[in-house]
Amino acid sequence: MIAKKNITGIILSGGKSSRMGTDKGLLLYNEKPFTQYSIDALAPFTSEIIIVSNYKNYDVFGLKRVNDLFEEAGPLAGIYSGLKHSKTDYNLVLSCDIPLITSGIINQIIDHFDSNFDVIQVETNHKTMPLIALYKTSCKELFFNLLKQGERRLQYAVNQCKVKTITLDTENEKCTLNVNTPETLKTLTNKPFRENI
Ligand SMILES: Nc1nc2c(ncn2[C@@H]2O[C@H](COP(=O)(O)OP(=O)(O)OP(=O)(O)O)[C@@H](O)[C@H]2O)c(=O)[nH]1
Repeated sequence: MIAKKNITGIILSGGKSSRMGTDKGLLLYNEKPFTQYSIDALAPFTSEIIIVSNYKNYDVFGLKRVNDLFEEAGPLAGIYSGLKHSKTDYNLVLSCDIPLITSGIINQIIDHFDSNFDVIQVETNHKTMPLIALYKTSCKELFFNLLKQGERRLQYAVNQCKVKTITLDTENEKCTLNVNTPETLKTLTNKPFRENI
């Protein structure tokens, strides 16, 4: 078991949102910004939540916001920046584009906690999801070295760590839906996608 006081929440809200064409993390689903769903899922398990984004608009959530320490270097750099600011040994990392995420999924990660692993991630349909995962803060040394060498692939970085993968059942699979495009958003809302805060 791992206590809330030992876990920081890290939400990645940077990047280009090029496929969506508008900042994904601030899109509304059922009147609530996407990023807020990640915040709500993490809150019961974390002592602090950090949003990693260069965009000041994310100050609206009233949480600690930190800038990317490597510019335009993708989610690996986002995680590294969050880990650099973390004051705890463990971190639950979520992306900002999974508005169906629930605390139940986070609870499964916590239930499978094992300090022998650097990363505990979920998997659905044989697809691993390193953006719904628990990371040891100590991963930051490896991630920094990889980023300095120009490495950008998160999956590659995670594969260098001791990783445990939890397979979600079909019921929970739906909750990991990644909303990257206007088409996927439409399947959720049946509304035009340019409706952000
Ligand atoms: N802080 C930070 N987060 C990022 C960065 N790139 C992507 N993310 C986040 O990582 C998650 C997955 O991002 P992707 O969908 O792979 O990339 P994206 O840039 O958001 O979108 P596309 O341009 O459509 O690929 C989302 O939560 C993004 O907000 C980055 O450079 N910095």
